[in-house]
Amino acid sequence: MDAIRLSKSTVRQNSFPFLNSSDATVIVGDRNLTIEEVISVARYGAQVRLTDDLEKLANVQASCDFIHHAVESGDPIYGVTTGFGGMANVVISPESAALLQNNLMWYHKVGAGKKLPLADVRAAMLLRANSHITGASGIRLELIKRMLVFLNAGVTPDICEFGSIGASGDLTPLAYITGALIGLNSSYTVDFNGEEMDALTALKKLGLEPLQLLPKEGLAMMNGTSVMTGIAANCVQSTRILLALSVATHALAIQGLSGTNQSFHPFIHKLKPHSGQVWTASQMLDLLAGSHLIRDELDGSHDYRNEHPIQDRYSLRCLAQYMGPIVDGIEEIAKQVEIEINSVTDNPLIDVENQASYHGGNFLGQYIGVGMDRLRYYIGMLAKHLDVQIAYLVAPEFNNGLSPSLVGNQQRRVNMGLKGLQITGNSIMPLLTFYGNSIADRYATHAEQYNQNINSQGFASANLARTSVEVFQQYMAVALIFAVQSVDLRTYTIAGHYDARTTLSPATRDLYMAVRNVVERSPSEERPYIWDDNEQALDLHISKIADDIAHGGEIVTAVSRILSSFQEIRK
Ligand SMILES: N[C@@H](Cc1cccc(F)c1)C(=O)O
Repeated sequence: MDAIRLSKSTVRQNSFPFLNSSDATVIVGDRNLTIEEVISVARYGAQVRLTDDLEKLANVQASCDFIHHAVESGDPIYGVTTGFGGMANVVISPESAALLQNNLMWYHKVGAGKKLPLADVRAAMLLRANSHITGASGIRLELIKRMLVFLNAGVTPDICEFGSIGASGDLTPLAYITGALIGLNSSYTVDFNGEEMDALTALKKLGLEPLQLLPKEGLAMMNGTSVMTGIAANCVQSTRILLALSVATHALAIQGLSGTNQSFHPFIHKLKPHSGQVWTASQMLDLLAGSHLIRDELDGSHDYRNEHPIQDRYSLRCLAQYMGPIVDGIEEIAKQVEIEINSVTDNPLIDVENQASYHGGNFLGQYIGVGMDRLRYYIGMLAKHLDVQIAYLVAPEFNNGLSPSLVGNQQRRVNMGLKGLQITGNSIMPLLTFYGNSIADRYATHAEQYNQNINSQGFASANLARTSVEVFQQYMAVALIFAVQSVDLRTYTIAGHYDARTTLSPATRDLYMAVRNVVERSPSEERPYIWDDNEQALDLHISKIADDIAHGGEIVTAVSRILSSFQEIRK
């Protein structure tokens, strides 16, 4: 199979480019998938293959055989020999059992709104295959394999952003994947390596024939949480990156403010040992070690500082205590998303060993609904803290001797520095805290004749989380501009020149340089990052930095050590 080719220009707005940069192959069915593996397939085009485990593969077939016998003998099984949901009292004859499944795709072709990003749909297909390979769903191997063919060839069904209440899982979004996989009709469309086409044409290009669903297969494909969970996996990974960047940006701001490292002394955190707090404090110690800009007071020293308080204000001094629950919370969400990734989420479920089937509700996306609510809440909290740090940096009353609004050239009296940029930040931060509102607790909906009378809103919650992540990437760009300018100005007060490479801690230098590279402004002794207002269009700098963050560029690489140590804390 040719390497998949989904160039940046062909990727839907707001989605990741598929760089095909991953050489790894992800195997479905051997063991649990991690969020990182899902990302490697969803964003970077890693190839996927099925397990060779013959017992697993035989189980999949055995679940199909179970359904076949049940239909032949007219056994009452929900959604196989009955109608769906609130119409589960309708008896379906063996002759109509296949038609029932194919019809399902028609009456769920009801999506509305924009198309989902490719990375989210790719994650969803991988998760659906991963769920089905367990052999509890009564779906043919051929259909599971087809999802992998689509993934490996870069064929991505179009799914709309509205249509799921996350109750019977993502019925309508998954109907779009299923309809495209089987080529139900030309109204199902796909992105084929950047080219939009109908599903029938896509199947032909892949050398595949349209398929008719067999009993249970429509339900198996559509009853499940795979789309919201795919979105959630992408959001968790992006949020981890933004968390690592937040921590590093705080480390720059502390250096800009000439803060102390004493607040991160292990003695303090040993006495209140929440894991996220301890992790944050130890990260800050690493990030500040060797800095010429901070007050190095790890030995317990503290001197009077004339008009300045002897200890730092809370946004610096309580940083570890503030970040702690956010760090722990994001990792808890990640764990739950990983359980959901490796779950079987349809209904009914087939117990091949005991030749039984059970009616239940694993498709309810409550873990994702609540988890994505919490993720957005934590993103809002991270933004609030950065906003406070920015306000601290620009206020000459508090910033320990930096210029007002971090003006570079104070001789030019018309310079207003980062005053406008602060307002941009202020325009974004409240949105992020607003997105932190929950949706899982709203709207009972009573959908589908009261069958789905409770729901998770997991799909909506995950879509909102994606928005929140994207907005936070813009906000992070703003915060980084402040942080970089502040360390240049602080370097001048301490070393008499503006080149912060010589004064910053070694652990923050990479991030500083990454930002300078991305905005194409090399450090120099003569001038800080921003000198005169009319020398740069800062909106272009924001978009370059945000773009680099969104696409996992140089700025993200600069915090990779923090990112991997964060992932360590769950082990
Ligand atoms: N399968 C759901 C309800 C449902 C309704 C409609 C379509 C469908 F695939 C599923 C249940 O177990 O109650």
